[in-house]
Amino acid sequence: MIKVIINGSLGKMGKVLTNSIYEDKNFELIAGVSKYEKENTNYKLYSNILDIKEKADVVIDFSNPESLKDLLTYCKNTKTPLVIATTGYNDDELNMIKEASKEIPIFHSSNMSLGINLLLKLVEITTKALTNFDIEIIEKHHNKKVDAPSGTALMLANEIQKVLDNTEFNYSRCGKNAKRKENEIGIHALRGGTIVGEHSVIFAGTDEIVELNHVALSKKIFAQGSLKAAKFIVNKENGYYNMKDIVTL
Ligand SMILES: NC(=O)C1=CN([C@@H]2O[C@H](COP(=O)(O)OP(=O)(O)OC[C@H]3O[C@@H](n4cnc5c(N)ncnc54)[C@H](OP(=O)(O)O)[C@@H]3O)[C@@H](O)[C@H]2O)C=CC1
Ligand SMILES: O=C(O)C1=N[C@H](C(=O)O)C[C@H](O)C1
Repeated sequence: MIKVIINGSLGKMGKVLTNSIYEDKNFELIAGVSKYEKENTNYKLYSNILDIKEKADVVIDFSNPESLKDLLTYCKNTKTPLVIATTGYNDDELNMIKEASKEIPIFHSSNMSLGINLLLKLVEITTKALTNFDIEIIEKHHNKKVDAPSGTALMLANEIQKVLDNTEFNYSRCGKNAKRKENEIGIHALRGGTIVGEHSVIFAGTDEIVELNHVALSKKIFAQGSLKAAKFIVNKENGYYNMKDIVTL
């Protein structure tokens, strides 16, 4: 039985993950962390991860970049492997995660679904094949999402940039002189209703278009992906791991 702490347990993803854990006999939820919200829960609820006394086998994080410092401190002090699913980190925070992975095993992915990780591979292949095509990314999410663009859109853009290294990201095309530059990757965020998560990468050439899409139909896929990541990371050496380490393509 793998003992889990959820950081962000009363958030939208935290609640879906809680149910996935209750449905899976390989996992036990021993504590959760919620900074502001309070509810009666079947597990011990804390408002700060640093107050937790129980020892877990893994911490799964679906929260907010603001909680990163305490999260890393707790996992390093207690030598607990960590799965990070939160998005919206800046470069300094991403470096903090990489530094911490020298002391504990960390699995980090902005998208825990199988499909997006196949899409990353398809995007790499398509970018190599369709030279001189204009590439634009469109992501769509629910109206409660805090960060934009999505972590997944940035992962896709970074994958393209690994192939086309002289490109730059354009997040805000708008105005009288907003003509597309040749080396741009446009990244566009749409927000509305309860859209779970949709990502399209559009390769537009002269007289032809190739479009690669992924649509998440339920948050459950992210929760189940994070549990797969948790199973993978519990007995690993210190280091920085991602979906490429568990998905065979
Ligand atoms: N990698 C992936 O596959 C996926 C990643 N995500 C990412 O997961 C994160 C959470 O998403 P979602 O559940 O929809 O968001 P919610 O806003 O519903 O939940 C956020 C959670 O984080 C907690 N939180 C917010 N601020 C702080 C803080 N300063 N310190 C500690 N805890 C804090 C909230 O606590 P409280 O309840 O007290 O407000 C809440 O529990 C987002 O970054 C999202 O992009 C989402 C889906 C899939
Ligand atoms: O906030 C969300 O909901 C999601 N966030 C992730 C992201 O920013 O890419 C993954 C997924 O699309 C849902």
